[in-house]
Amino acid sequence: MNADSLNGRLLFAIPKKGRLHEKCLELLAGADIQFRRHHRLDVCLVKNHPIALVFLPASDIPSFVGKGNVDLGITGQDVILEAQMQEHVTEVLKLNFGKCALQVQVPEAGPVQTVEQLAGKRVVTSFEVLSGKYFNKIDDQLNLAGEQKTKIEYVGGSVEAACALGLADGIVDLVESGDTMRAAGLHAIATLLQSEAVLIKSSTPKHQALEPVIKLITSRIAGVVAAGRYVVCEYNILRVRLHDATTITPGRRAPTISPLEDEAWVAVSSMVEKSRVANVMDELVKIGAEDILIFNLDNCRV
Ligand SMILES: Nc1ncnc2c1ncn2[C@@H]1O[C@H](COP(=O)(O)OP(=O)(O)OP(=O)(O)O)[C@@H](O)[C@H]1O
Ligand SMILES: O=P(O)(O)OC[C@H]1O[C@H](OP(=O)(O)OP(=O)(O)O)[C@H](O)[C@@H]1O
Repeated sequence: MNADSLNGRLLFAIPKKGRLHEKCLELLAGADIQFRRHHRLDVCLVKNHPIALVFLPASDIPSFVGKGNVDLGITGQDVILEAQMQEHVTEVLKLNFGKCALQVQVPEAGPVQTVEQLAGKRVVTSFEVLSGKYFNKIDDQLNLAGEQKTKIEYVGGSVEAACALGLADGIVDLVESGDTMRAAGLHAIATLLQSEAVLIKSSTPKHQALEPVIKLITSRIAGVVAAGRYVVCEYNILRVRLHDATTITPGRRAPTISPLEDEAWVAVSSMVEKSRVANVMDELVKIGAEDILIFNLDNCRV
């Protein structure tokens, strides 16, 4: 492959490893973006679209997109803010994975239990920009200046080990399940931000001609994301209870209602958010719904 083979192609940055990588590959497959990545090659051509995929560290993607070196990318909201690229990239779509919180953590049984007590001490993190801004504010509130200010130290990984190793009094790190934090004997005392994976594009795109490809890819990815968020719920209900039923399952626009051979009954079909489905089924049973079926979606456009 040479630079010419990339001409006219949309460059789409994908995390090359780590927490977001597998999910991104699933999204690409769901959106029928076909490619074969050769061993160790970080750029590959998409077979069925004028796109080249560029595999990069998640933390580098905000600046590549923000500076217009690539046109589209997937990364975490946390690393966009850490790279200070929020003004230079446009969030096109939230992707409903990579959800985590950036939190201040301290040893559970230690002397430091509030951020005010931690201020002025040593904090280890991979997010030195965001942690620096956060503790600067606290230092200012507490009138800490010069040598008294919080010492922020960068490490590239395994942040949670820093307190046990005697390198830090507290850390700032990502938390999802909390397993890593608890295993290290830490607990959270403050949250800097919540984050999830997002599709981003440059706020000042260099290639306007690629806008239709960006639109197409966005719409396909949005379909895959929505399919993961919703299920289809179908059930039978007495016609006289239809009003109650459609209050429970209003659907996105409106539920589909079909007559049954038995005129006293109707069948209802409606999209329901996955996270609500157990409650919705309980409510439907209470009003006498029968034959309640839930179907997963492979893909959709809604
Ligand atoms: N435990 C987690 N649960 C959900 N999402 C996470 C989690 N940890 C990280 N993320 C998200 O994935 C992104 C990449 O984190 P990860 O730890 O996989 O980085 P990495 O690829 O190993 O690091 P780098 O590429 O910077 O060397 C984070 O910026 C965050 O948005
Ligand atoms: O709350 P949890 O579900 O335990 O997830 C949190 C962990 O996930 C991330 O690290 P990751 O495992 O991706 O590896 P890293 O430390 O090498 O970045 C993060 O830095 C935490 O260590």
